[in-house]
Amino acid sequence: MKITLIAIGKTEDKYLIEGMEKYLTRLKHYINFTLVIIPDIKNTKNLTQAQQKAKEAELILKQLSNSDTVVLLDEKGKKYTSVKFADYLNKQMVGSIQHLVFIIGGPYGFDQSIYQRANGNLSLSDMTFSHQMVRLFFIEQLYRAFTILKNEPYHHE
Ligand SMILES: C[S@@+](CC[C@H](N)C(=O)[O-])C[C@H]1O[C@@H](n2cnc3c(N)ncnc32)[C@H](O)[C@@H]1O
Repeated sequence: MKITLIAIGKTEDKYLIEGMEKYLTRLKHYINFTLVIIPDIKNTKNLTQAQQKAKEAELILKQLSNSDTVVLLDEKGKKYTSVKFADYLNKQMVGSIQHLVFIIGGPYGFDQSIYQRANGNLSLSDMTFSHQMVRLFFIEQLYRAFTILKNEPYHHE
């Protein structure tokens, strides 16, 4: 199985870039993982939030194949403990899933077309994080999940 994370907009904040690099380097020892950054939509001042989400959705949908299993990062989504999330990933790996794609929405969330395409959703918290921060938190949780599956001493309950 391979995992892709799709996010919108290049990260400019150094602290996020450094954090992501740290966990991406670690994660690559466990899984074929790709981070796809969709460029920010230009001239958003002339767009409504709905129009911006629709444009982001077009770009997101272009990245997906019919056979992909798509999970949206969404604060209203399903909540897991880190151990349960590790179990979830393990089930996907031993099942027939070839490509698991997680998607982080843009600054205003997802267009309806993305909700319609999704196979599942995942909440990291009831709180709302910035679309930039979520990528770091999620990559750390993915790394944590693989250390749990390998029984490595990173996660402490
Ligand atoms: C600033 S939030 C958008 C909030 C927007 N009000 C909405 O309804 O989705 C940007 C993106 O970050 C992600 N996100 C933010 N907080 C999250 C959380 N607690 N759990 C999972 N994803 C989250 C989601 O993908 C969301 O689309």
